[in-house]
Amino acid sequence: MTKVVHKFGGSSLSSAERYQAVAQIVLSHCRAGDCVVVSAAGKTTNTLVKLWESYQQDDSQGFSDILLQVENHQAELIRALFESQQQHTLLEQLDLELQRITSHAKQDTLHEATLLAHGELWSARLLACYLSQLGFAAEHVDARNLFTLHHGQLLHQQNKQACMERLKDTSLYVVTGFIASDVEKNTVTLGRNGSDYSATLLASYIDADAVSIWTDTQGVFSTDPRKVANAIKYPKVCRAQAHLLARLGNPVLHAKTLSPLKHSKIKLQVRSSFDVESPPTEIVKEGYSKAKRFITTFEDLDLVRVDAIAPGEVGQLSQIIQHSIHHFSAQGETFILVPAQSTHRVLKALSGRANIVESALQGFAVVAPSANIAQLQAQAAQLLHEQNIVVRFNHKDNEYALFLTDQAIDSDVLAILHDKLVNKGRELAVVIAGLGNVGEVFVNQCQRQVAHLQQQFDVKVVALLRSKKMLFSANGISLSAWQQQWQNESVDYNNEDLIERIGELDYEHKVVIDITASEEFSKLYPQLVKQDCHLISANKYAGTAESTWYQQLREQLNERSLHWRYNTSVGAGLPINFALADLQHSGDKVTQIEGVFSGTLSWLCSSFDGSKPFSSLVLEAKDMGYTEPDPREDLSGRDMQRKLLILARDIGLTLDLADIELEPLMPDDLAQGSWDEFLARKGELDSFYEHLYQQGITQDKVLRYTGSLQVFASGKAKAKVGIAYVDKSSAIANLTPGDNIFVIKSVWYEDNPLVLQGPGAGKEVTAAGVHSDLYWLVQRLK
Ligand SMILES: Nc1ncnc2c1ncn2[C@@H]1O[C@H](COP(=O)(O)OP(=O)(O)O)[C@@H](O)[C@H]1O
Ligand SMILES: N[C@@H](CC(=O)OP(=O)(O)O)C(=O)O
Repeated sequence: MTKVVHKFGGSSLSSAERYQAVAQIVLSHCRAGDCVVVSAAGKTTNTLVKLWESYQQDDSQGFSDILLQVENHQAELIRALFESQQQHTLLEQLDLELQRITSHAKQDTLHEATLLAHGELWSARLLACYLSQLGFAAEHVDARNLFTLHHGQLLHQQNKQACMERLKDTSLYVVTGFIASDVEKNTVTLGRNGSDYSATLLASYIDADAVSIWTDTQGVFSTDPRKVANAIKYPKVCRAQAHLLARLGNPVLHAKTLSPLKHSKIKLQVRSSFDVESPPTEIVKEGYSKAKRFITTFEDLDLVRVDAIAPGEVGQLSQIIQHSIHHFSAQGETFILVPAQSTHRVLKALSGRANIVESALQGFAVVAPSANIAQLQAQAAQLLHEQNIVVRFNHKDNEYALFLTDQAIDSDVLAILHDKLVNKGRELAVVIAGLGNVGEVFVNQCQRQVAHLQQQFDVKVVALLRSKKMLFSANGISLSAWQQQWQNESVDYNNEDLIERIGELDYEHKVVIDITASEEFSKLYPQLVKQDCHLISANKYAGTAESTWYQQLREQLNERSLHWRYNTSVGAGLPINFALADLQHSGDKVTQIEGVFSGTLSWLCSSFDGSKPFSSLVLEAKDMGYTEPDPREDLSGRDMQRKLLILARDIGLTLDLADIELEPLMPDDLAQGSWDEFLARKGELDSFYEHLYQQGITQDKVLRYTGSLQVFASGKAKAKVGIAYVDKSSAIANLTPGDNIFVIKSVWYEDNPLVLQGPGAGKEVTAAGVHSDLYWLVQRLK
């Protein structure tokens, strides 16, 4: 049975709602024997640090104000989460503890680590009691009884034994993060952010299989996603880079988190307690992931030169100030970066062996593959110069370049640095589904087009899919020899395999290009989005799916900042979606769209002159690859109905297929049965069409199959696709067979409509339209 340690940081426990959400995660992800490690709720440790400072400064008013703040926060959580009796007991316990803190403060016997420990003790108690209230057997455990340190070193054997004795398989254990004790039973902490370390330590002691660090972002990003909206989420980060980021003070993992996992097979992942479905970032052993680019920022640091530093001394200093300290050597000297508010304590501990070189520094470090560091350092220096940011100190190591500056690196500057230093090295994995008429042409065009895109972005086609077989090569398929590779290496697959393989792709961006006509494949979109895939569809099913499903998909894409392009689902390569988007973004309002949106029906209606039966034209169109795989999808009008729905949704209307009136271009009962049955009855189609055609001649008009959408001032809409008789002189009557025409009226194009006309079907133009979507996507990602 696999055993997992789950760690929930302060950000996951910041309110009663978050406790409830965490409890739901525990209910669905944990079983007896698993452990949950918790940090102090929200910013509780920061508040307790302030409480400690006011105590040290003898600020009794400040002390009681902050203590009241702590009390209110805890009491609020208790009141929101618990029923009467349990609420009463927990409030009483809290009250006793706060009284004890006050009396220690009065007697001058308050102890820093013991005070800070309350945050984690409260969290563990509340979560365990809340889980029990929900009927899940859970116990809270004080990690001071599990983890003992002697002279700052963990007593591993003793700790392992304590864990094995205390933590059985009978219950779920909610263990306090951050805290431990020394051999005299005094409380010590593992340093700020230390609960991640508690979790991996515990995992190593209880021989767990995996550790999940649940936090408020979806994983590890290229930079802080709260500051840079287009930060890249990495599916995999290697341990060395995660460790380096932590040593540089990045909060997403604590500096020592990885050390207990060094010689173990324990898996580590970082995932979001706010978005449980989002795939995590896996922190993997060397060789299992390529080195990536990151930028991590610094705030308010002092640069201190140390004469000579003994092994382990930086760790001891970190322990004293409860914060990680980055150290490095430059020009034969040793430097440490210390949070400014703690510098006096560090200097005191180093008694005369250290001096401040620069103070009140801000800045950032670029972490990247070693081959790129020198170039990135030069580029970063240039960018800072352009932004008028003065560099007070810089340093280059094998895997990072460090810049210490006067001004803070605000979100705007960070976004610029990120765009120029990180985005450049990006990769896009392309999965192409559907190798039919259009798909094959698209793949063949890919060789030239991907080479063109490569100049801006590292684009690799990693998978080609037919309905049952796939060719999957995570490092890229050779586009000049894909048919050969398909012959030799394609394998059977099912949807589960496919989603799993896509989830494992170690690329910054992924796009699935759906050139199938398969409704079943379109139903995979939500799962593909969960794997952080952008989507490009020529397939119309998802765009015309039932509106709740469609809206959910849109929301899912939005939450993950993913793009969905489907330009070729209407009008093949014609830029109709671009035109509509453009009108709306520039403040116009579309009031009417009319036209012929089916290349097939356009070709059939314009080509028919009575010289041969209508059904033989249908078969000709099918042979030319003009129709949907089953031409009845075109003749039924459903294909055009779908296109009109896509256009309607594009201009912001919430319609469903059923809201669009449909008049088919064939007798209703021919829609049923197999294609062969249809062929046997094709004469019925011929007389149906002949009759309509003659009616047109009688009216001195021509028969066309059209769609129309009208939007009224009230916001309501009327939409219809069906047979129409149009004047012989009209643009619609004079279409080149196969062309589409879109006649758009809007507030600005009221009297003289905007007309878009051109080939609305055909392999080459449709494949080119899909390339246009891919190009658009790459421009957005750049
Ligand atoms: N590269 C990064 N990837 C993800 N998060 C980052 C990164 N750099 C900084 N962060 C910040 O780290 C925060 C998570 O750390 P922290 O607040 O300590 O979480 P927790 O309370 O769960 O331990 C995120 O909210 C985010 O703002
Ligand atoms: N509560 C401690 C320990 C910790 O790890 O917290 P978090 O998991 O919220 O970073 C701190 O704030 O430093």
